[in-house]
Amino acid sequence: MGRVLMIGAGGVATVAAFKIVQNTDVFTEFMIASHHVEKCDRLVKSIHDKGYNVDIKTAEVDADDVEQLKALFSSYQPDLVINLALPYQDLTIMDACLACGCNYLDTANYEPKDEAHFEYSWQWAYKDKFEKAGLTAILGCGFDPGVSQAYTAYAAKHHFDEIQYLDIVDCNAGNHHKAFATNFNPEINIREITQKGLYYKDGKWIETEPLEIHKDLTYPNIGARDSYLMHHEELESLVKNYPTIKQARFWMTFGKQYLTYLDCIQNLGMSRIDEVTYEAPLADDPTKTVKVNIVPLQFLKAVLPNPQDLGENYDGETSIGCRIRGIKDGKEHTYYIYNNCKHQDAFAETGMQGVSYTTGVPAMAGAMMFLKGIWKKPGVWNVEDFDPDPFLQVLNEQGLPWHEVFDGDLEL
Ligand SMILES: NC(=O)c1ccc[n+]([C@@H]2O[C@H](COP(=O)([O-])OP(=O)(O)OC[C@H]3O[C@@H](n4cnc5c(N)ncnc54)[C@H](O)[C@@H]3O)[C@@H](O)[C@H]2O)c1
Ligand SMILES: N[C@@H](CCCCN[C@@H](CCC(=O)O)C(=O)O)C(=O)O
Repeated sequence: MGRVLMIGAGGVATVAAFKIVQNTDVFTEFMIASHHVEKCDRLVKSIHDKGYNVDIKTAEVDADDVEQLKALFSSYQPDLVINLALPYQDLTIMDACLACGCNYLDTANYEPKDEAHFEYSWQWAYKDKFEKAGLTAILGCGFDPGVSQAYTAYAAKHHFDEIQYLDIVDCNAGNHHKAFATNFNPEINIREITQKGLYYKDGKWIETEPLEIHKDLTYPNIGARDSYLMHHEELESLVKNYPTIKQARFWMTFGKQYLTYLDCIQNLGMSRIDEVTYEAPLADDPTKTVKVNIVPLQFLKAVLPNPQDLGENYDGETSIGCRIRGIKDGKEHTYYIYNNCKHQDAFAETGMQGVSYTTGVPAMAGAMMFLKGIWKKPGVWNVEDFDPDPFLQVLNEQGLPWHEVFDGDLEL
């Protein structure tokens, strides 16, 4: 049905690749390209070792370089490019897609490398260009962003005339038995959670200090967990698309140990994203030194556990969902829609932990929606701009079943 080129071979890409090869009726041709082709080849080997006998091409590309991307896209001619590299590469990959007539999907919005700041304006600015080229770009099709918006769209379509209060709640109650580790790319993750908090209330954005507001929330099959108000990118598009929303917030759980380490990392300057000069010994003559510029957070990434290696000893589960209050037929109702994902189930299927799994499966499902022509319209779109029903059905069938609670206590 379609030829797909996936960029990236990390944790999320590994899960998406496993799901793609389980659906070869839709994904008829498949290439994986990344910074280092050996990493792509290792991923293909792990897929073949699990018994999936699928032909997968691999290639090396620096996704920061539009010319390299254009050369690759022109030779492979994919129908869809799935960007599972880092948010820094979103715009270069979108530029190459426009130049070569390819459609586009990602899971995280663009961030400039030198500024830990995320908002959709950079990618929304491509809307006219994609529209004129007759190409579709689907933004933020992971879990959150991604499924969180499909859940909201599903609530709006089936259960509410008016959504008024939206809380996206993201709990990882897993234990990887490491002192400190992040569950996806450490650089991107630490940039995200050390930013100021932001939420929407009565038409205004309200800023908080990082992780300033928190409260216990109860998660299904898990129990109470301290949950911290953070800024998360999908709030930006959701309040635009559902103007009846009076308040929209995002909450993520963090354990005490995690926060203690995070504090130390920040106080030691290891979360800095500016360059510092370091006098490094020369590899072939350690008596001599050379001045090198390093970014502390990038160095920290090099010494932290690789999120792709956490799966084996990971127990517990994630629980991510939307808690919504609004009006249906003149009466106030509450609604909670969520998925729980066990780290060990994700590991058994893909060798990755639950956070990679909950992101990689929706990326595949969104790509499937595009290739089937269900989510295909020229322009640049967020997930809630499309029909949520077929997408949520695919998630049910592909390892991320969802559950609903009607008129329960939202705690919020
Ligand atoms: N929406 C969500 O729910 C959600 C959740 C978690 C992660 N994410 C996003 O998923 C993406 C992947 O996360 P991950 O944990 O797999 O990261 P990762 O670091 O494990 O993998 C990133 C991959 O991109 C490749 N890459 C990096 N720079 C490149 C370049 N210039 N050219 C080519 N390839 C390059 C790396 O080699 C690596 O294979 C990130 O953008 C992250 O923000 C989204
Ligand atoms: N889906 C999330 C994934 C991050 C989970 C963050 N929670 C922390 C909590 C760690 C702890 O408390 O031990 C994590 O790294 O899992 C996203 O959108 O970013």
